[in-house]
Amino acid sequence: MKTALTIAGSDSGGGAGIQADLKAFSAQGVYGMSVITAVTAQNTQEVRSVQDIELSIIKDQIEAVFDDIRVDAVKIGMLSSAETAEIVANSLQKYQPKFVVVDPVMVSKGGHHLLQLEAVSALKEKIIPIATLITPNIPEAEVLIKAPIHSGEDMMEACLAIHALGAHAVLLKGGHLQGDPNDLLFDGKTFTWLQGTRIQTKNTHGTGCTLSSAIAANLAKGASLIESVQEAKKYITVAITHSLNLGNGHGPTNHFYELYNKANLVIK
Ligand SMILES: Nc1ncnc2c1ncn2[C@@H]1O[C@H](COP(=O)(O)OP(=O)(O)OP(=O)(O)O)[C@@H](O)[C@H]1O
Ligand SMILES: Cc1ncc(CO)c(N)n1
Repeated sequence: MKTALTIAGSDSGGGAGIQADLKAFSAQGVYGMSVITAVTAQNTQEVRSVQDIELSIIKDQIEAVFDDIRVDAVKIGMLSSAETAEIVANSLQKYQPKFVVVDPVMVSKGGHHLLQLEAVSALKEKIIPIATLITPNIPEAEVLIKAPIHSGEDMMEACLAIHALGAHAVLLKGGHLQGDPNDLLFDGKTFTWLQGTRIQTKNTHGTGCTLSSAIAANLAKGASLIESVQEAKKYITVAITHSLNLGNGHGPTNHFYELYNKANLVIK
């Protein structure tokens, strides 16, 4: 069986972070493992508090997994601090995983900082250069390039600028712009648009985590980058279509695998 490792924060509400990642891995038929960087007390409405995990324990988790188990792909989510970003980058250096999908998580839907502002430079200097693919949403990309993004043309410029920071490929998610949520993939040579259709729902907690984990799972299974991104876009679209009206805020996406397998959706 193929395997994937998520290095991310825990969401007690189960909709985002480590919990979403492991659900997406399973639904894609990949064995999931986790390195927890921070514990958030979180539900569909808010992040109440965050406890960063001690750096030595983060390093130990990474080493415990890699020293014993084959890792076919890594997904990186919430890093919280500059020190955590550094220890993750330094620890991965030793193992050189073939695929590293980075979701540069910065702020929760409710506005809570999941990456400290002073950690952005560590993300740029240490994590982005080891990314096979980075999957920013529009506000995250704006922070990375320090420029506003309003249009498809701006998205193309942003992909070029983020690629220049050292990521091998960039998937810029268009969900935060008006209109249909079209995402743009740049692999260093070619731009590919992934067309979406906006689903009218408030239940979009964990969409970014789900998408990046589904990409990592497909890379682990041996699919090409473009195939992995297309398959993951299909997965997140089905997961949002059938999202769950749980809690009083933004409910979670739905990973129930039968829905996904039955959906006859083609992403162009
Ligand atoms: N309402 C929607 N309908 C359909 N697709 C959507 C919708 N909202 C987001 N998407 C898609 O979901 C994926 C995740 O994008 P999004 O921009 O929501 O990530 P994010 O902001 O990082 O999520 P998170 O809440 O986990 O931080 C993208 O492929 C995006 O196009
Ligand atoms: C732990 C965690 N990671 C990522 C996100 C972004 O959705 C979140 N809300 N919580």
